[in-house]
Amino acid sequence: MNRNSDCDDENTQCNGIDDISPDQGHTIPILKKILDLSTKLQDLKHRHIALSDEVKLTTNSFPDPNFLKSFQLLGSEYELLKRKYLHESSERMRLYNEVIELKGNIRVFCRCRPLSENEIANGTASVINFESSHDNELQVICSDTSKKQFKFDFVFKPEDNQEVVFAQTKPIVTSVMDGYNVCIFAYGQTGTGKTFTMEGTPEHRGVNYRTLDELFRISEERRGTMKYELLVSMLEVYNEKIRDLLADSSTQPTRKLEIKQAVDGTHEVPGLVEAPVYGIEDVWGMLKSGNRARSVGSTCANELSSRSHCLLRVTVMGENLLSSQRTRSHLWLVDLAGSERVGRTEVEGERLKESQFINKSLSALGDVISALASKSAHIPYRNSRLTHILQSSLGGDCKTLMIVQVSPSARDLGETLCSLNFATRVRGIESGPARKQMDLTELFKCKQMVEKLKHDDKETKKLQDNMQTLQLRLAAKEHICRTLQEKVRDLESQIAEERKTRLKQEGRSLATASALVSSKKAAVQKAVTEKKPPLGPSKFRMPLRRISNFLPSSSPLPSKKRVGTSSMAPASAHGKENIARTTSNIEKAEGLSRPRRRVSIAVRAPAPSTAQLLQPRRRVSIAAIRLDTSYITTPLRASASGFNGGSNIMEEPCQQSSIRSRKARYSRLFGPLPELRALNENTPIATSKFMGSPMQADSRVAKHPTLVALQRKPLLWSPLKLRGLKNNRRTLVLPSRPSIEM
Ligand SMILES: Nc1ncnc2c1ncn2[C@@H]1O[C@H](COP(=O)(O)OP(=O)(O)OP(=O)(O)O)[C@@H](O)[C@H]1O
Repeated sequence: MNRNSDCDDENTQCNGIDDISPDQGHTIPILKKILDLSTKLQDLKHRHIALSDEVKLTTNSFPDPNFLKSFQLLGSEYELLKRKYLHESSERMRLYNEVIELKGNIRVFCRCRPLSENEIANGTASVINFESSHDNELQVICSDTSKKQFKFDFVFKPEDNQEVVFAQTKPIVTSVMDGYNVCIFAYGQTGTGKTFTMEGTPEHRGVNYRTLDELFRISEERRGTMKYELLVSMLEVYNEKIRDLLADSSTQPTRKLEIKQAVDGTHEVPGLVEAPVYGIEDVWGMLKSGNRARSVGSTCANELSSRSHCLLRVTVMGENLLSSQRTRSHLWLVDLAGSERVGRTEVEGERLKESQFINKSLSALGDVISALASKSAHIPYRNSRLTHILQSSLGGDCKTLMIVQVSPSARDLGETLCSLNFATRVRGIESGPARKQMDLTELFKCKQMVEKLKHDDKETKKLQDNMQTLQLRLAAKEHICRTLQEKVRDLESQIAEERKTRLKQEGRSLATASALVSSKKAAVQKAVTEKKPPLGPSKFRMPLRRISNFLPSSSPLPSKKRVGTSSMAPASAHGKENIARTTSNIEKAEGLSRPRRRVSIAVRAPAPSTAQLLQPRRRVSIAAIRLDTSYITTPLRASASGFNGGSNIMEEPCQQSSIRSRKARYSRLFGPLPELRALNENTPIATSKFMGSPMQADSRVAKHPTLVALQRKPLLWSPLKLRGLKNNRRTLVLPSRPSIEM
């Protein structure tokens, strides 16, 4: 369509050129073209919008429910397959281990090196026949007539290269990735290719390098389900001493290393360098530096003879990402020093000493193998450093592979036979099933953590219990506190009420008393004015002649009430005692001296004058109490009876008759007049008011009213004063100012 329109445009253009003038012929077609192009642009814009809408619709319709469903199904299928894969791989591992166990956890391979150039040049014949090697057998031609047959788990011919050797070794070494301890050691006469098999050369890498390469490959392969960490250590046992081959001897002195048994039962060498490796490049560099540090020397059998046992240890720490199961296993790759006949190798001096140590340790290894083979109760692992360090990886629950190296040379026949016999013994060992090595360090840590958690839980529970108890106690105390506060508030309001009431009562009492006093005064004044002259000064005072009682018939506070009030004195021990004593004494005195009397005496002065008449008249209150004479203490006998004051009057009973007679005399002298007696009998006065007076004891004795009046010690009766007494914790009976009113 566009093409047509373009053609149309072109036609139009052609036509236009024909119709218009030469001046307009350039402008109009261009304008037309611009218009056409604008229209086309508009069309294109519309189409773009339409297409964009279409695309939008497609994008929005992308999360189709069916698609989502299928996506979810695929996800669940993936999970299922993953689980199945894990199950299958674990099953494969189990079956694989079963096969290894059926084959025997201690396996023996035999490898024969090729004849060296020198041997070939010397025309040395091979004494080993490999015709039946396909059956893992070899024949040693001892002589023309005798051949000795040996059978191993695998026999490598001289032409078998390193790859073939590792292909057979690989299934065992890779068990370390499944958590099994593995030990591979090369054993044989010196110069038979042990180092060549284990270490190899850069061109012909040995078991060590290939094993680590394989471990890294497996680690990468199991990346989704397992997480591995590889640590490498390298040490040598030289003359029964352990030497760290990875330690930097240039910066730090060579440390003496010892074998220790760890908590989890494994044998460790504390202080040994454990270098983490993350790739084969790291391993190769490490192996090279370790091998450089190794003790080597030249013997007539081998130019670069290993004079020590070299041990490469690979620690594999695995964690199953699905089950979180952790494993920690060791792979020992051991290149033993060569067994040699001292006489034959013609060594002496330091080399001889080295050879003796080497032979001794190899002999110890032979003893351990023999003990394991014969299932002896005691395995002499500790007879040498070599067997001691390999204790966890030799026999028992680990996988062991021995590669016995032999020489095909007729000159080495004797050593070859020795090595093959030894290897045969090793192969005869029936070990139990290998056991997966769980990471016991982690387990131990977990156990410790569990124990700590349990302990912490207990402590937390205890603390929680304590806290709850304390909270309960606190709540109870708060409750008590609130109750007490409420009580205090109630008591305060009660006290305030009582105070008000008392003030009112006091006010009323005072009013009553003042009214009485004023009326009494008026009466007395009247009586005195009518009958008696006013009292003169004391020195001119005449003896009393007449006594009149102007006290009201009833006291504002009855005596019983006052006694009761006194019992409300403060409850101190001393106060209580005093009050009790006083009360009992008062009761006793009341019983003896009833009726109580109070006498008011008005005395007129002897020389009445006009001025004296205007003087205030004096009133004297006299108390006469009938008391048991035995309780009386007079001033005269106060010293004899230990008189100390009013409060002690009744404490010492008077028992002596002489004192009684004196008392009778005093009674006659100071006894009240007969007319006063009559008055006293009708005057109800509180006995307690006069308690403590030395003359109050007996009404019969109180003969002299003036003396009685002067020695009277009145009691306070005002409620206010009583309250004051109460507050001051004073006894009810108190010596006070004489109530003689002037
Ligand atoms: N399978 C083999 N193929 C080729 N060369 C070999 C093989 N085995 C050993 N050799 C060679 O034999 C020589 C001695 O080998 P090697 O040093 O490994 O013996 P060794 O048992 O470790 O001796 P020593 O116990 O004295 O250390 C080396 O030069 C090595 O290259």
